[in-house]
Amino acid sequence: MTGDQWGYGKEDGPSAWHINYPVALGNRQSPIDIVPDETTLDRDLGPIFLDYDSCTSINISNNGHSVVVEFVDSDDRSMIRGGPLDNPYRLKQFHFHWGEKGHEGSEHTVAGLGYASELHLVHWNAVKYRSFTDAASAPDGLAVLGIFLETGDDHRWLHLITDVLFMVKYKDSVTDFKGFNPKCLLPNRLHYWTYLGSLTTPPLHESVTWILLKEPIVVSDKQLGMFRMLLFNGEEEDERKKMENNFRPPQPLNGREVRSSN
Ligand SMILES: CC#CCOc1ccc(CNS(N)(=O)=O)cc1
Ligand SMILES: [Zn+2]
Repeated sequence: MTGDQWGYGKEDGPSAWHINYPVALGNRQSPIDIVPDETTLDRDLGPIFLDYDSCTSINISNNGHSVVVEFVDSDDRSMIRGGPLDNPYRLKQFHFHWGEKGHEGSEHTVAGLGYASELHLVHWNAVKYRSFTDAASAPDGLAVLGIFLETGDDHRWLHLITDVLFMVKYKDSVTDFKGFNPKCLLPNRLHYWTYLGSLTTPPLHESVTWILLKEPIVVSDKQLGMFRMLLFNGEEEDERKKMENNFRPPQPLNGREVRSSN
């Protein structure tokens, strides 16, 4: 298993990542199980602000691990600020993690329970660091906003993404995706939990301030099923591996504090 040859299977999955990425055994790894009764209500935690500009989305792609929407990150048009963050952070990309059936698929769990999926909006600290890559290996370099997805009615805007998934069925496929504002994927209330953790995929850098919204968004089984038509493999490969269960299980808390906004 070298370079980007990690996955979610038996041989190359989360339990083997530590071989090429020893930080997998570090003390601030993500995701974690959030136990609401054991979180600390911090009245000094202010609200988060999401100022996204629909002109910054670029494309949507299949990177062999998830489906990713990339954004222009050469300016401050799409930002997250406030909450636990000392600086505003620039939106770089968002992607999803999901399962094969409704009760699991998220990465973070709440009191031991998983959601069907989890959306991650990845931002980097462009005040302190010159590039995403530099920020990604710094302890205060990244801020990832996590949003849980539960199944129920159709989500009125998710079809903008599911309608184009057929264009990125195979690993390394990419297509234009302009004019999309991820604000349409937010729940009504922005109450959150926050803690210091890591990327949940290799390189697993311990550089993430996690901000997890308490309120899930609702999407239909049918919409979520569209994600499962994606494949882990490239078009040229013989084996067809459905992209599903692309989530890392919860990691040791190691005494970390999880704070609650309210
Ligand atoms: C350094 C580096 C790099 C590659 O960039 C990323 C971006 C997002 C992710 C996904 N991590 S997660 N699931 O914690 O948001 C991993 C690597
Ligand atoms: Zn993620």
